Amino acid sequence: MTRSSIKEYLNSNPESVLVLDGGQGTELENRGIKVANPVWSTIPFVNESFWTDPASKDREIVKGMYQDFLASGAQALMTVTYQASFKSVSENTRIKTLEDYDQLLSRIVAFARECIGDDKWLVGCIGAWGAHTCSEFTGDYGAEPAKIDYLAYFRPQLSAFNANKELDMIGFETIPNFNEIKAILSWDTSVISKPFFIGLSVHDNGELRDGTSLRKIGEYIKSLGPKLNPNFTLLGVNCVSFNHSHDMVKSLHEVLPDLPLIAYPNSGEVYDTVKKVWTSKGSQTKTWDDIVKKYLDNGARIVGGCCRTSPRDIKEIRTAVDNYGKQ
Ligand SMILES: C[S+](C)CC[C@H](N)C(=O)O
Ligand SMILES: N[C@@H](CCS)C(=O)O
Ligand SMILES: [Zn+2]
Repeated sequence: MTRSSIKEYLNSNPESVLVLDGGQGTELENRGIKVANPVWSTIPFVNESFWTDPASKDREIVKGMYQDFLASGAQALMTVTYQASFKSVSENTRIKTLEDYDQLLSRIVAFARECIGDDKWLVGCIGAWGAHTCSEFTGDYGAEPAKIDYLAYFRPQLSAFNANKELDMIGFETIPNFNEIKAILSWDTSVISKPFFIGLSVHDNGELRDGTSLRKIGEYIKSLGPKLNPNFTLLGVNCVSFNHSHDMVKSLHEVLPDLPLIAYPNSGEVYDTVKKVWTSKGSQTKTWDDIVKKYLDNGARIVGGCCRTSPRDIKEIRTAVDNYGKQ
């Protein structure tokens, strides 16, 4: 293994910025995999033929996606497990037991590692609790969001990822609700034993989807002081609107100037949760060059793309990071 710990790398190279991959589910969709289903982009792996058929088309598609993100300059790549919680998988696929679920996740991680090689960082992707109810873009977690048992929901996926040596980091993605953030940040190293980040799902107006201000979230994190899990490595935004994302990063940097940030917006299109398709809305008013510069001016240490961003976007991000980052 040639890579170092991603947390140590970020700490000991304070000027350097890493490039993440792009929107995996939508990229697989572009390449012919139908992801509009309850486990979203994890669907190809659920089919046993993915693992047993040497001529599996889906295998070639997933491999091709990783190869193209790598060729674009990504240094950190994610597992295709956004909607692969035990609840989503066991309620919607033939995989019903924890034993079979663990096997599924370890196969997915091993496959991703094989695709990206030993020198790149691999992030275990965990979508929001709201991913399984499709409320990650509204933050609407029902009448009593504080009473949801987030740990019970996340624990099977977290335990599998904690134990997997191929994973360098865990990424909680598209988190839209303040109660969920507080729950994740209350877990100590026995629950999250690897470096992790939290990607927030933020409305175009700059508030978390549930209406909480980013300042309030920042102040909350500061108030935790030494109680904060030392594995908490980055905070940021993901799957937020391209045009507004730099303002969100700026708000987080203002309240948490010393915390490394992560930013990977979507293309700016909007997700229709009923039809499960992306609808084009408005156009990008800025270029990746513009917004990456703004991210870097505001504490971003990992930059990439989320839904509907492609290897071409990652190439533009790579160029901008090379232009503005101090390697
Ligand atoms: C667009 S993906 C990030 C999310 C998909 C959504 N949770 C769904 O189940 O349709
Ligand atoms: N990381 C996921 C989407 C999160 S919104 C993916 O790339 O499909
Ligand atoms: Zn996304």
